[in-house]
Order: sequence, then structure tokens, then C-alpha cells
Amino acid sequence: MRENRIIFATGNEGKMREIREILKDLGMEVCSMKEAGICLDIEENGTTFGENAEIKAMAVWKKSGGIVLADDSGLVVDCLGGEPGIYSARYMGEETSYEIKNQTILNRAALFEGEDRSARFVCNIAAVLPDGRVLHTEAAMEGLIADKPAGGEGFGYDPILYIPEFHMTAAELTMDQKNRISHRGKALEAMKDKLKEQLGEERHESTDCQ
Ligand SMILES: O=c1[nH]c(=O)c2ncn([C@@H]3O[C@H](COP(=O)(O)OP(=O)(O)OP(=O)(O)O)[C@@H](O)[C@H]3O)c2[nH]1
Ligand SMILES: [Mg+2]
Repeated sequence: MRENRIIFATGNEGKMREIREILKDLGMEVCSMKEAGICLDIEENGTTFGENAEIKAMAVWKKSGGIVLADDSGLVVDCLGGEPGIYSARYMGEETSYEIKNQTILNRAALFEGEDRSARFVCNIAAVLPDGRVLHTEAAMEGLIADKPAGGEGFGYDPILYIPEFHMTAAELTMDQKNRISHRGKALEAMKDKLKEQLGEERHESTDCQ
């Protein structure tokens, strides 16, 4: 690969911790937009996770060039008509604590039982390549809204998404366990494959020309 740096267009430290771990075997430097000296307040006015991921990646790429990735993600709760969905970060206002956001979701879901409490985290990753091409991957982590918050790992809504396979909430998983099955882990693994394919080909083409 000619480019050896990825800028990740996120201001969310919880995401960034997971992203660094998942991308560490890619053999590229991974830095946040803050570390790259880019300070932008990006309006996420898309109507899907994919549109918002691309808006963020493209806004940073226009300042930096190179390879820029962005993550748009959220919690989709079926019995709440898909809320908070793409508005997960903004649900009840960005300043409201996750303790309050989580308790509100538990209260709103209280009328539902068993499988009717189905929910998932969804993550779309957008990548802008040095030539401006855009790639996307998307994945989900399925679960149920827990009866009560549990666990101190992770961030955000993790304490209220119960993962049946592990008999635990996402906040009770270690980062390694979460990254192996999470929306972000799976979408980033798929993106690593796409990047190797696309950037590997680019290197191949450039050697062919020499
Ligand atoms: O408990 C959680 N575990 C997760 O694994 C997770 N992934 C997403 N989310 C929620 O969804 C919002 C994303 O919104 P979002 O993609 O706009 O990100 P953000 O605004 O926090 O940062 P940025 O990347 O946009 O700068 C986040 O803030 C969280 O509320 C998660 N919650
Ligand atoms: Mg955001």
C-alpha cells in the first residue's frame, strides 16, 4: 500500500478505542481526526447510517486527502419503531447522560417481553480512498433490551443491550469479546478486506507502470 496512514473521522473516544484495537493488524498508522489536527463540526444530516458515515468521511477527506474512514452507528429498538437509530448520539440531546438515556429506553420498552424486546447495534463504515473513491461496509450485533442496565465496559447504550449468546450485556463483555461479534468489529473486518483488495490493486497497477 502506498498510503500508510488512516485518519478516522470520529470525535467519539469510545469508538476510537475499539477501532484502534480492530485495525492494529492492518500495519498502518491509525489516527483520530483530532490527532491529525483536523477540527470540524460535521452536520450529520443524512437519512441512513451509510449516508452519515459518508458525510463524515468526505468532510475530513476534503481537508486531508489520503485514506479517511468514518463510522456511523446506533441502537435500533424494534418495539420503539427503530428508535433511537441514526439519532442515537442525539437522543434526548447530546448533553443528556447515558444513565438517563438508557433508563428512558428501559421505561419505554417495559410493556414488551421476550423476543418483542429485540434490538441491535448497527454500524456503517465509509472509506474515502486517495483518489476519492468511496467504499462502504455495514454490520449489526443482535440482542434484546435488558431488564436493567448491567456492566461497566464499553460505552453508551452497551449496558442495556443483552447478548443472548453470551448471557450478558454488551457492557459486560471484554473489549476483545465485543470486537469479535460487534457491529463495529464485523463492519471494520469487512472494510479491512476491501481496503487490502483496493489498495493492493493500486500498488500492483503502479508497479506494472514502472
Ligand atoms: O453502547 C454503545 N455501544 C456501541 O458500540 C455503539 N455504537 C454506537 N452507539 C451509539 O450510537 C451513537 C453513534 O452516533 P454517531 O455514529 O453519530 O457517533 P458519535 O456522534 O458518537 O461520534 P462521531 O463518530 O459521529 O464523531 C453513539 O454515540 C452511541 O450512542 C453505541 N453505543
Ligand atoms: Mg455523530
